Amino acid sequence: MVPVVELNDITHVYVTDREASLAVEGIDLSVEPGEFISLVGPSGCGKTTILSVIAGLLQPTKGTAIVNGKQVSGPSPEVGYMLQQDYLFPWRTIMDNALIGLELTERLNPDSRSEVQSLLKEMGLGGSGPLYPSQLSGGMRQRVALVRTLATDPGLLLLDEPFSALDYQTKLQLEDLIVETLKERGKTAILVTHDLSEAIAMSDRVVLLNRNPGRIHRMFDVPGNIRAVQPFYARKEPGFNELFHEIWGEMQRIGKE
Ligand SMILES: Nc1ncnc2c1ncn2[C@@H]1O[C@H](COP(=O)(O)OP(=O)(O)OP(=O)(O)O)[C@@H](O)[C@H]1O
Repeated sequence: MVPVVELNDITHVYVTDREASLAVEGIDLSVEPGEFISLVGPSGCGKTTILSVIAGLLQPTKGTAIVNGKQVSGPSPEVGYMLQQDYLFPWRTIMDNALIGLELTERLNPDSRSEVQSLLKEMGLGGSGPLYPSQLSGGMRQRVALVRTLATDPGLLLLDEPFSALDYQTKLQLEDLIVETLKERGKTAILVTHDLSEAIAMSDRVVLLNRNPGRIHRMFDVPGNIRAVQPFYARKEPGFNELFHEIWGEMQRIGKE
């Protein structure tokens, strides 16, 4: 199987007026079709830098990033990006916000509205099309952001802390919704999160990074029984706490290095 993502020896140095800082070094990572992986690690270890390289928003100083067999040279409609903030335009209706990715990539067609309407319905937002973002709760707005991302049908989704601005209950609901939606569609996903329990509950594999500079410290496969159930129930599965403590212990060690 051709991996969806292949990072080969990625190193990135941010150069500012005053200094050059080595953010990540020697990152080798391969993500298989349909796989859901999480990147975890201390603040500043380069998680967002890695996503930006995969998204084609950042040209790495060294190394190559390959997505769907092609070297990344800029943003591509094959890759969807979902962020902590929903970035909905307040002056556009929910329907028009959800259509924006198709509009920008010049792929609007006569069926687009009804396709987006079915996606909104699937996310429990069937009646929200004519409303404006200010009329929706934070969780609803983040679901609209998911619809907007899915509307362009990217094979790979990059999720950069998409739940961190939400209350705990909404976050748990969205975790389930996203995993279910992506699994059903056979999408590949890379999640960046500070919440280790969320990483284990949602993923097939957890990638732990260390910092100064950011390197891959260790990868952890999530056992099948945990992956087989929704994230909410995953937390109650045998082996979940053991894996949590194992990764947590490594994180503590990294923090002291
Ligand atoms: N535009 C930039 N210019 C200079 N340095 C940067 C820039 N963006 C990130 N950095 C630095 O690169 C390193 C990695 O940053 P990055 O945001 O990728 O880490 P992160 O793991 O996503 O952090 P966090 O968990 O806090 O969101 C940090 O030391 C950060 O200060």
